[in-house]
This record gives sequence, C-alpha cells and structure tokens, in this order.
Amino acid sequence: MASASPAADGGILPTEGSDLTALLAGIWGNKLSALVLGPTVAVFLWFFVAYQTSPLKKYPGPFLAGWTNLWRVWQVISGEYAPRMKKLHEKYGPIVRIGPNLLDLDIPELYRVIYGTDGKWVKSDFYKNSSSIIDGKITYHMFSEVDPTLHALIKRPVVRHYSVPAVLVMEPLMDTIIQEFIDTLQKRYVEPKKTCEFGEWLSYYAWDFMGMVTFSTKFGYMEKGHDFDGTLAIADQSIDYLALCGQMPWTDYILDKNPIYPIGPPNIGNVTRIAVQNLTARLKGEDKNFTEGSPDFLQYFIESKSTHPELVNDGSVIGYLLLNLIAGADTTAITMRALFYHVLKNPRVFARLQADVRAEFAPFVPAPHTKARALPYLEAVVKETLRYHPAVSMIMERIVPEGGLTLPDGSVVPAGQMVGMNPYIVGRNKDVFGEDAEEYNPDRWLQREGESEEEHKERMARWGQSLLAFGGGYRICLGRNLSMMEVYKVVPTLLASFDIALEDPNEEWWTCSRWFYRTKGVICKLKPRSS
Ligand code: HEM
Repeated sequence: MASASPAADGGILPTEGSDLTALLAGIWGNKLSALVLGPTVAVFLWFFVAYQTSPLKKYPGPFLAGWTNLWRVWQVISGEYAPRMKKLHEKYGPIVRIGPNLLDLDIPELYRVIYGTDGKWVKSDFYKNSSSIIDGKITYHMFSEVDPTLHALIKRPVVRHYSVPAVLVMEPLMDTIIQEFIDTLQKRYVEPKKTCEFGEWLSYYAWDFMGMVTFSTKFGYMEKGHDFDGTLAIADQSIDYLALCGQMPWTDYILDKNPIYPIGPPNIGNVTRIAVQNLTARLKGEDKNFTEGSPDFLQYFIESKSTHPELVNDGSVIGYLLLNLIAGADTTAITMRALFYHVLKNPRVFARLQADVRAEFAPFVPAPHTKARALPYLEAVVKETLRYHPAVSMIMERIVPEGGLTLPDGSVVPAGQMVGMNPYIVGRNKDVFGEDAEEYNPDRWLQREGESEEEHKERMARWGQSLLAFGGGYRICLGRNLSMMEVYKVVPTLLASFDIALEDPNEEWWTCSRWFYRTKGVICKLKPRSS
C-alpha cells in the first residue's frame, strides 16, 4: 500500500523515497521489462508454435535446422555446404529437413516430378535476389524470374539461339579463342619452362570464350594473364551473395533492394560497360569486331528484337548478354578445372584419355566438335566430372504445388512447402552409381563386360536422371549445349598439344562449396607434346 505525507496545502504529495516513488519506479521498470520481454516471449512462442505445428516436423534433420534458416546460413558460410549435406544424408537417410520449410531429397526417382516440364513446380524465392533495380523497379532475368508465365516470356525470344545447331554455327569464333589459348600457354609457360596456374588460366579462357561468343569481343584476361579489372572476383562475390541471402530471401530487401543505402554485391561494371558499348556499336554498324556471316549471341538477340518486338528491347538485350557471362563463364571454368584436376590425379584415367585423344587429334589445331563428341572415353570423363564435381553444389529449391508431393515412404509434403535436390548429393547416390560412388571413375559410364548395347542405353537413361549438373525440366540450364561444346573442344585440344602434369601430384586443391563449387590450385607443368 502507498503511503503519503501531509503537505503545506494539506494535500497528499509524494516525497522522495516514499513508497509511491518506488511504485512508479516499479511500474516503469515493469514497462521496460515488458517492452523487452514481451517481444522476446512473442518471438519465442511464434517459433515454438511454428515448429510444433510444421507439417515437416516428422522428417529427420539437425535440430536447429527445423527452427531457423540461420542454420543454413551457417552451412553456406562454412564453404563446405555440399559435403556437410552429404554427411547429413548418410546419417538421416534420403529425406533431410534442412530448414523450417525445406526438405533436401536424395530420391532420383522424383527428378521428373520436381524438375518437370509442366510449369507446376515453381522456383522458390531463393532465386529472386539475383535481380537488379532498373529505373527504380526490381527487374528479374531468366534465372531469377520465378513466375512461370513471365519466365516463359523472357525465354521465348532467345531459347532457339542456344540449340545445338545454333551454337554449332559459332564454332569458328570458338576456334579463334581456343587457338589464342594454346598459343598463349605455349609462349608464357611451355617455351620459358615456367610453372602454370592452370586452374586460373581455365577461368581466363572461359571468360574470354564467353565474351567472344556473346559479342565477338575478348575481355583480354588471356592477353593480360590476370583478373585485371577485378570482374572475376566480383562475380564470385555476387554468387556468394545469392547463396547467403537466398537462405533468408527477405534479407535482400534490407541489404540490396532498399532505396536508401543498398549494400548488395558490387556490380560487374566493366562487363556491363563492354556489353553496352558493343550493343551501341553494333546497332550503329560500327562494330569492328563483328564479321558478317559469323554470328554471335549479340546478333541473335538483336534479331529477337525484330522477331519479338513486343518482348525484346535494348534493355532486355543487355540483360541477355550479361546473363550469358554471369551464368556461363564460371560454371564452365569450374567444370574444366575439375576435369583436369581429377584426370591428372588419376594416372590410369589420364593415360587412357591422352592416348585416345592423341590417336585422333593433331597438336595446335582446335579440335572439331563433331569429332570430339565421337570419343567414348572423353564422353565418359565429361559425364563423370559433371557427376562428381557439379558446378552448382546447392539444393535447387522448388515450391510444392497443389496436391502435395507423395514421398516413397507414403508421407505427403503439403503444398506451399519447399523441397529440392542437390546435384552433388544425387550424383553420389550409391543405389544408382554403386558402392564406389565416392570415387572418380569415368569407366563406370562405359559399356560393361557382358552388358548388351540395349542394357547400356537403358542404364545411361536411368543414370541421366541422377545427373542434375544442369538442373532439369522447364528451368534446365539454357547454356548447356554451349558449355558442353566448349568443354568437348578444349580438352582434346589441350591434351593433344601439351604434356600436362600436376607440379605436385600429392597436393590437394582448395574447394569452397556454396552455390558454385569453387576451386583453386591446379598448378601444372606444361611441356611440348612428347608422343
Ligand atoms: C558446365 C557449365 C554449366 C553448368 C554446370 C550450369 C548449371 C546450371 C544449373 C544447375 C542451372 C539450373 C539452376 C536451377 O534450376 O536451380 C542453370 C540454369 C541456367 N543456366 Fe547454366 N550452367 C552452365 C553453363 C551455362 C552457360 C554457358 C550459360 C549461358 C550461356 C548458362 C545459362 C543458364 C541460364 C540462363 C539458366 C537459367 C535457366 C532458366 O531458369 O530458365 N549456363 N545452369
């Protein structure tokens, strides 16, 4: 009970140290506590109720992953995303809950359902942050647009330019850049007998290659011999941003898409400038790099402005050009680097591949694509590399559509939840690829002894469903024909031109698994071809 002291006017006023002061202080204290405690309890309750009532509660997975996506953020930061997820599958089985609303599935039979062509399985918001603000509006490109109808509108005008016949027409452009690659290696490393950071050079080649087929212009990484404008480093940062913010997509609206002080990934400004310059010069008829009759993507995209005037303008042409570079250069470089690393680490595989290549191809001449595709062991090596070291090493998230997803154990994942598969994990599924799935062994793709041609074909079709390196369905990689052509041509050309060996065959490379499965450190000795 509060006490009061008599005042001059006979009224009752509180005095210092009175019980009333204590009461007021108590009330303020309580208010403060309520201000802090209230939201904390509310947030906790919200998490608790969400956890307890989640339809994914029944699925196994790390405890924290069921509570918060922060757990996934940590897995991305670790740089060991795919190997860690693989360990979780070994512990929990084919279904692992890796987020409050997300299941990682190692169930290849569901490939055609989740990555189907019917447009029902929509990409999650993970992809949205690789968008940009243009004229004050968030603008999505073919990779980041999640709405199937809008995605189809972006894709329709250009999809045919990525078909096998369309990219085959670009072979002369590719040969120019491959020729420059082998000549440069010869001058910089073979003649002076210098050690070569071969892994880095595959990146320089891949970026110059994409510049060449995209707008008939090299960036000049091979000429300068380093990432002179920082683009390659910036591209890495952009992909890390995608992977990190993608775990909690709302963070992108605070970090990059806020109108006041955006702190998203840096722009690949130099590449954008070159794209704009090339488009402007081409439209004015002043592009000195372009030769009539030797088409590149820029030419194809400009044509799309006439064939689809309602969908394509100069802004969208720039978008298409940039996507080619962002999506196409590093992915292909990662694949080529992995191929050489694993082949060079396996003397038996190397000897066979080199012998097969040298029986067919002369040194210092870019290998013709058709001839390269006809080499069965090269095909086995490429497929094994895509299986063992896919350039994308994270789950490709999709939203479960109406009707839900019935899993092999009979349980149903309701609509609105997210599921997906990771090319790294499905590629190492032992039920599909055998007990040695953790080993790099291209021979597994060849026809086995006693296996008929029919049986081999059937096995390849089945295994194809577990080879998710290019994704699948209506969101399958648009540039897969182009990148495969690049790989199939350059690998035999290099093996036919030089004796290549790791400087230290015992040294392990550096890997970092986030959205891309990045690597460094294929240090090689290159010598003139000896046989
Ligand atoms: C070895 C090289 C490559 C690999 C491993 C690769 C991998 C992938 C994967 C896994 C996806 C699907 C992602 C998902 O669904 O979540 C994808 C999509 C895409 N890729 Fe590639 N990619 C490669 C090369 C290229 C090249 C050279 C280009 C362009 C010239 C390209 C352009 C695209 C585009 C535009 C998409 C989005 C397609 C869509 O959503 O409709 N990629 N890529």
